[in-house]
Amino acid sequence: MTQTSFGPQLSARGLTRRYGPFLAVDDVDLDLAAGDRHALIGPNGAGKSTLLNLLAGTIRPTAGQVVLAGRDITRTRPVRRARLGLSRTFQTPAVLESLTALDNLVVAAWRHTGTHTAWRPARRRTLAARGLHRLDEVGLGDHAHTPARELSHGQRRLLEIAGALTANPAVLLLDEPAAGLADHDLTLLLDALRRLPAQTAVLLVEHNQDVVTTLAHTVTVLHHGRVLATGTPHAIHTHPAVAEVYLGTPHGTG
Ligand SMILES: Nc1ncnc2c1ncn2[C@@H]1O[C@H](COP(=O)(O)OP(=O)(O)OP(=O)(O)O)[C@@H](O)[C@H]1O
Repeated sequence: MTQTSFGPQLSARGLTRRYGPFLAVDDVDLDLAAGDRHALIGPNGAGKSTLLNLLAGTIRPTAGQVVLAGRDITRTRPVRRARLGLSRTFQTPAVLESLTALDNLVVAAWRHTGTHTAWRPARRRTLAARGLHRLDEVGLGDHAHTPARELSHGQRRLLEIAGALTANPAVLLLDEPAAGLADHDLTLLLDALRRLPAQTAVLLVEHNQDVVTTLAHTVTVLHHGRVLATGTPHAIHTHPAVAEVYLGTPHGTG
């Protein structure tokens, strides 16, 4: 299949994940174009994490297809997807505790490129210079030499996002980046999310309404594994069926 650069960076078609008789994700279509800021919301158990994991490749679909820049990656392993331009973060930040923030990024760059030259001095200097730039971008420039275990929960989130960016991903999947953050850490996160590379297509699973309305251009609501609605944050906010799902009552009567 060929695809122009104007086509979607990431597409899901008929994506389905079954656990026994239970459909966690049910026939989902989704398109992400370059520069998109797309939020995936829905009540607990709606299938958001399962969908994100299907896109990232950590779980395999029962049916359906995932296409990255025109290439079918449905059967491609997560590490390979990352090397093809699809990066992700986890709900619990995956950082190496004993390494400094900067060395975490050097390791992330090594994992993304898959070469074994990262520890050669010249190569390491190049990766470290890029890593410093990434840390600045997410607001962690002053913590380059701080061991990850000394970073706050919010700073670890930022470090993980910086790590995901080392691959210069075409698509970035963020799994509840604001979970457990408050006040200062939340402000830092929002600043970092606003500064994400403009061309990167971003899909974030998020419960925090402020983060969704601040960042997203498009919101998709999942319910019982299916797409209930897709639209602008305003359209979703005023969508009767969405209100019914969240409030348990028809819109305007709850
Ligand atoms: N490995 C599994 N085996 C059986 N059922 C599963 C499995 N993983 C997820 N599920 C079920 O699939 C449904 C969707 O789960 P998922 O974690 O994707 O929802 P979610 O929208 O991310 O929820 P939350 O907002 O609470 O994180 C849930 O009912 C969950 O219990």
